[in-house]
Formats: sequence, C-alpha cells, structure tokens
Amino acid sequence: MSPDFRPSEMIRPQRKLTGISAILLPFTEAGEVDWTALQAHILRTAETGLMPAVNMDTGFLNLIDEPTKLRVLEITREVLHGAPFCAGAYSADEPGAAWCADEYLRQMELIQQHGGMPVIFQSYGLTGQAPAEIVAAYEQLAASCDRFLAFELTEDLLPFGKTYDLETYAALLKIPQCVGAKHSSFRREPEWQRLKLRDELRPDFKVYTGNDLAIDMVMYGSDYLLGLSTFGPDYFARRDAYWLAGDARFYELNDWLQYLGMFAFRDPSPAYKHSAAQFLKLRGWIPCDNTCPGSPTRPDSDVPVLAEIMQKLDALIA
Ligand SMILES: N[C@@H](CC=O)C(=O)O
Repeated sequence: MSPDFRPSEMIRPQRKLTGISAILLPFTEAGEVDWTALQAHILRTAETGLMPAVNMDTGFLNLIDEPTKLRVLEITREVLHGAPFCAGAYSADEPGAAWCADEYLRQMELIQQHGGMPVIFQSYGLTGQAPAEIVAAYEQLAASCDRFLAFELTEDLLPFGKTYDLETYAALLKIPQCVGAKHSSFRREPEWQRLKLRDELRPDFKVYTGNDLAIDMVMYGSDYLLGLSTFGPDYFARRDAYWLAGDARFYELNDWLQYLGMFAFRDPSPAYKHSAAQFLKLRGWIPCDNTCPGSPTRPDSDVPVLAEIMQKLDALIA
C-alpha cells in the first residue's frame, strides 16, 4: 500500500458513473413528515437514473423515531416497485456507548426485507472502538447479509462520525459482502488514498464520494453517494452523462453544482438539509421548506442566492 499518488494520473475520462442520492426527508408546516412529497422525490430521483438512499443523514436518521424509519422503508419499497435502493442502518446511542451489533442486525434485516441494501451508518458504539474491533464489527454484520456499504462520515456533520486509518480501510476491502463505502471526510487526500488502495486490492469495490465540497472526485475514479444530489438529481444525471460522453459541458455544470454545494454545506454544515428544503421548494417540488425539528436552520436571506443558482443550473440543462 503506497500513499504516493499523482491525482492528475488518476483521472478516468468517459467513465459511466454510479450515482446514489441521499434523499431529503421533507416536512410540513406542522412539523410532520410530508409523505407525499417524499414519495414523489424518491420516484423523481430513481427516474433520473440515480439510486435513492433513504434514512441517511439527509433523511435525519439520528433524529427520527422507529415508526418514521419504518414508514420511509415501506414508502420506498412501494414507490420503486423493485428498483434498487439503499437505506441507513443505525443504532442510536450516546457518547461512551458499547458496540451494539444486535440493533444494527435488526435494522439491516428490516432494510433487506423491504428490498434495500444496508448502509452502515456510524454510531458512538461503532466508532468508539479500537481499529481491530471496528473491523470485527463490520465482519460480524457481514455474516448476516449478502451486500452492504460502509460509510465514513465527517465529525463536522455528526459527532460520532469517523474517518478510519488506511489499515482499517484495507481490512474493510477484504470483507466480500462490503461492496463499497461512502467516504465523507470532506477532504480529497484520504479519498485519493482510498481510490489508490481500491485499485491495488479490489478494483470492483466502489468508493462513493460523499464529499459535497469536491463533487469532481468522480473524475478520479470515485462514484458518489451525496446529499447534494437530492437538490437536483436531474442536474447530476446530466452532468454524469456529459462525463460519459466526454462532453465539455460537464465542467460548467459541475462548477455550478459545486457552487451550490459550497453554499449549502458552509458552516454550520448540518444546516445543509434546510438549504435542501429551501431549494426543493424553489424548484416547486415540495410545498414547505421547514426542516426536521431539532435540526439547524438557514436564514431566509439564503433563498435569493439559491434561486440564482437554480436559474443558472436550469439554463445549463435546458
Ligand atoms: N449526505 C450524506 C451526508 C454527507 O455526506 C448522508 O445523507 O449521509
């Protein structure tokens, strides 16, 4: 395993990208989940060719209760009619908690029963362990399913997130059921290192960038599982088509999507979910831009900025 790499030599032109989109859970004026809008957004996302990922950070997985999680899975199964999707498996806990395999296994079973592929959402109990124990935890979960995705999340978004050391990542690559991993450190270098390691050890393994601040990581060999794509699965689908075709229009579309990402994921970054609601309301896709109770908000003064970006993006895909 070598940490040496030249990003310019890693560029993979005209590659078919796999896009997974972490779906925003929309809310009504009364602070309830807007199930109708959720259903429409899952369907809209799948119709663009992106795979929906529900019950992720963008779906407020650590804030919603069990019946809500379950209803999200039911609606996703109903609306997709067998089309593939991913969903976060998570064991809610507190700092200092012990690893709780049983709850993860239960969540994974539920996701699979609904036709989804589990994404192992981190928790204090998982990431608070020593590296060897973290690997053993993933191996334990792997025994219960055919396919799952691992997920490294930045602490900027959730306090129990963790970026593993490269040895731990290499051990994940050796778990056959772990078919990919979302990398959301929000830094390029560890993702380039993971791509290099992937190419050396297991070329079929998917590195999904979760870096909403560097969505061009797809140029270097990453696929993506982004929250930003929930703002505009249609924009992302077009960008990906341009990359596959070697069309120069990829770059300007990517630039404007990145401007949207930089704006929406600025400090405090967890408020990006409110930005997403503001943007989806501007698009006419949800009737209310309330975010999940308990989640941080953006000011109303963001809306004209988002509107300008939306107009530019709409023009670019017209
Ligand atoms: N969009 C992600 C968070 C950022 O990487 C998610 O929903 O999990």
